[in-house]
Formats: sequence, structure tokens, C-alpha cells
Amino acid sequence: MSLQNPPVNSLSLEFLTDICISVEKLEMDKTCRGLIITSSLPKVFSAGLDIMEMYGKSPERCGEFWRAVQEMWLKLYGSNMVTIAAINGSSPAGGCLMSMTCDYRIMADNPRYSIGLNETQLGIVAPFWFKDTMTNTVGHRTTELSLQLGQMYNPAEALKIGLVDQLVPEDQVSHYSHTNHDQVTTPDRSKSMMRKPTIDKLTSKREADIQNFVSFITKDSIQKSIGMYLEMLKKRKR
Ligand SMILES: CCCCCC/C=C\CC(=O)SCCNC(=O)CCNC(=O)[C@H](O)C(C)(C)COP(=O)(O)OP(=O)(O)OC[C@H]1O[C@@H](n2cnc3c(N)ncnc32)[C@H](O)[C@@H]1OP(=O)(O)O
Repeated sequence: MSLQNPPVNSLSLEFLTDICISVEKLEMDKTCRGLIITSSLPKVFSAGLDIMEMYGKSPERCGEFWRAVQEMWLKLYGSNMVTIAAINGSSPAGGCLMSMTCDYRIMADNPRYSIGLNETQLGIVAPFWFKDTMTNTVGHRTTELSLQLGQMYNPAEALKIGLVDQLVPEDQVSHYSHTNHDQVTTPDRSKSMMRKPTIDKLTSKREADIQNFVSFITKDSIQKSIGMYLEMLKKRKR
């Protein structure tokens, strides 16, 4: 599955819906042996959630958007397929979350790329299931530090903390992803054993999590922080 939503593969409601439909189709396809997620765009795997979906939108629309974010995570983290993230560019926040849902992460060894949960930089606290996914990937202490600082990691740092599993030359990300994938034919049952408690936690609190998101994101102070972050993103270009 090659992500293609220019300019930066931000996860809008529409794009999330497309991703969920694609994963669902693959999941039902008996001939499909697994999933490699990568990006069709240069330099960016995914810029994470589409910030415009969280800025100046109605509570109803925010709720619909958040349900789609949850759905993507539930589908990918609970997938019965062998999943590999072929991270061929930067992968902040929701992009990092998407990578962490996979069984294995291969990243392009380019020091200009970064990956991590940077929500703190937007004045936002990462939801519990973002935190749980990261804890399951890199452990409690690293997650605590990482979330408090909104830390982004270059590929070497990401490998060191276990946020990615392998670094490869940029032009060989696809090759190595396929080679690794071919070595595993079906996911072991230990995958669902390891992930079920984390998945059940969100499933049982799904509506409350949506309510929490909507009331948080529509607060004036949070809207102001997001607005300032958007300004900063635009200024950084000039
Ligand atoms: C109750 C709990 C609530 C929790 C809610 C969960 C919260 C957060 C989860 C998220 O995922 S929030 C998104 C966080 N993402 C980021 O901070 C990434 C920001 N983007 C970048 O760092 C860079 O754009 C990049 C991905 C490294 C790519 O850099 P590049 O130089 O190639 O591109 P830019 O020139 O910076 O960007 C091009 C264009 O895209 C716009 N843009 C970038 N990221 C986003 C985004 N996530 N959503 C929407 N739009 C984005 C950027 O502003 C530029 O727009 P224009 O100026 O061209 O209009």
C-alpha cells in the first residue's frame, strides 16, 4: 500500500477512510500474504494527522474524524496480515503511530528524516492508545521521556531506542521490505496475544475517547496552539 496524498500524506478524514477500505479489502483477500506500507511521495512517509481537520471544525466533524483515526489504528494494529512499514521519509506523530502498528519497521538511513510522537509541540497530549502503542514498541521509560519532550528522532536514534528495527540505504527500502516480508508467511498467534489487551482497551473506551478528543480539540486555548503551530509550519518554509 503506497500512500499518495500530496503534498505530505497528511491523514485527512477522506484519506483515512481510503486507507481503511484498502486494508479491509486486503484482509479479506485470501491470496494476500501481507502488507507493506510505504509512501509514493519523496521525503515524507506521512506528516501525521491532517492538522486542518483539527482546526476550526465543528464538534460533529471532529468526532467523525477521530472515529476514522481510531478505525485506522484498530484495523492496522489488529491486522491478521504480516505488516511492514517501509519508512522512506519523515514520519511525525500520526505517521509514527501508523508505522508502530506494523510488525516490523524499516527506515531509510537519511539523517534528514525524523520519526516520533511530537504532539507536545502542538500543545496536545498524546491519547492513551498512542502512548500504549509506543510503550509496547520502545518501553515505558523511553515513551515517558519521548512524550514529555515531543521528541523526534533521526534514523540512527530511532534504531537505538527500538522505534525502528532496521536502517537501509534510501534506494533499498522497498527491496529490504520485500525480502523481510518473504521470510514471514503468516503472523504467529503471538501477535494477537501481545496486542489484544491494548486493542480491547480502546474498543471498550471508544465513545468516551471520541468525546474527550472533541471537547479537548475544540477548546479555545487548544485551537490557539494549533493555529500558532500552523503559522510556524508555514513560516519555516520561507
Ligand atoms: C485529546 C487528545 C488529542 C490528540 C490529538 C492527536 C494529535 C496529533 C497527532 C498528529 O498527527 S498532529 C500532526 C503532527 N504533524 C506534524 O507536526 C508534522 C508537521 N509537518 C512537518 O514537519 C513537515 O511538513 C514534514 C512532514 C517534515 C514535511 O516537510 P516538507 O518540508 O517536505 O513539507 P512542508 O513544506 O513542511 O509542508 C508542505 C505543506 O504541507 C503542510 N503540512 C505539513 N504537515 C501537515 C499536517 N500534518 N497537516 C496538514 N498540513 C500539513 C504544510 O503546512 C505545507 O503547507 P503549505 O504552506 O504548502 O500550504
